[in-house]
Amino acid sequence: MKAVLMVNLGSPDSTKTKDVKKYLAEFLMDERVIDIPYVSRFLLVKGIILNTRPKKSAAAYQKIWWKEGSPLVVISHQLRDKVSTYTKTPVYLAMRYGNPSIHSVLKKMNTDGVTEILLMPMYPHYAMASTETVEVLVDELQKKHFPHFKIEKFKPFYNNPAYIQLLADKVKSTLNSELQDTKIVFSYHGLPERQIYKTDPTKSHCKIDGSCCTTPSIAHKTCYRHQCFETTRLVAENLQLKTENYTISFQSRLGRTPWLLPATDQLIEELGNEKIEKLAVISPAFVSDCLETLEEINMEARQEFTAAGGGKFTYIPCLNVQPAWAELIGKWINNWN
Ligand SMILES: C=CC1=C(C)c2cc3[nH]c(cc4nc(cc5[nH]c(cc1n2)c(C)c5CCC(=O)O)C(CCC(=O)O)=C4C)c(C)c3C=C
Ligand SMILES: [Fe+2]
Ligand SMILES: [Fe+2]
Repeated sequence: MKAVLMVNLGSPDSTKTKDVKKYLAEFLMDERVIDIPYVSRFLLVKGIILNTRPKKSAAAYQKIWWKEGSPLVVISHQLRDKVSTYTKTPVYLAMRYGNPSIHSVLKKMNTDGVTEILLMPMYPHYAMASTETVEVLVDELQKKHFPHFKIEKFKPFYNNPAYIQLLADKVKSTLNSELQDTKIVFSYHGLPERQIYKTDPTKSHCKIDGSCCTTPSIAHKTCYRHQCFETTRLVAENLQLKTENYTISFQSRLGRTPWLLPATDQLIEELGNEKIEKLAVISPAFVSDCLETLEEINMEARQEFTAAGGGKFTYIPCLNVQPAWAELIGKWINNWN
């Protein structure tokens, strides 16, 4: 039997500091998230980050938590249910970190008689810390526990025309008549620069400069920065945005090593200082609203922008459980069958 496995990032089980600590320990000990040698990672994560971050992150989660649970997890379950109304293929959902774990869902799929799986990491853009870590874990689990599974991997959809259209429609329906006089920031989850170099199969193309990401290369198949630029370019083209009316930035930096620039928090403060009258932020790296959008953008960035003297701030929500988005995923699944 064929079935689909949708995978999203995952959240802590609750906003209690101990649950947030457990989740962060699993997340940040992933060698594709903090990609430094094991001993250094262990010392950094267990010795430093987990002493202070869980309390701070728990407070942030408390600000956005819903009565049903984490927005990311709740939305992902609702999306799974909605997608199931557009396809006859059974659709399962797992989280890369936390619950439901990928291993537990693969076990359930096995018990249900599934033999062929379409693996759909719910990330539009390829990164070691997102798509790759899901694929590698699924491969490991398959080899160890489910060698009879046939698994196909759904490719990143950062430039899929129907996905771009949905993002453009979301911008239009949120901004309405203010579209052409609003400055739009496309804010993507950030990455350490070294992860861009690591995923360059040519080992020479990516330079993180002004031109590598717009110069055609096979490296772009796995270049997060290129893929973020492409999503931005395609949405801007679809909406016929003037060059000066949109820009790109990268959020959520952790640690002191160089991350992709410009940083969303600094950029938004600068735009506030410039007294921009209307600013909108969209986060196309996420398909579901989550801590990084609801707290970091819609609360923190909003506050920074207005405190710096900026005018109206609009947050453009993720695609979430929108019927057209569920329908599109359903179409992708039906094309696989
Ligand atoms: C080295 C650290 C991190 C990398 C690299 C990273 C990449 C990355 N993350 C996402 C998606 C999400 N990240 C989220 C939260 C989050 N991310 C990091 C660190 C890195 N992410 C941390 C420490 C946290 C936890 C919260 C915090 O303490 O600030 C989330 C939200 C989860 C939720 O429960 O809502 C998402 C989604 C991607 C797509 C990505 C690589 C491109
Ligand atoms: Fe993250
Ligand atoms: Fe590049």
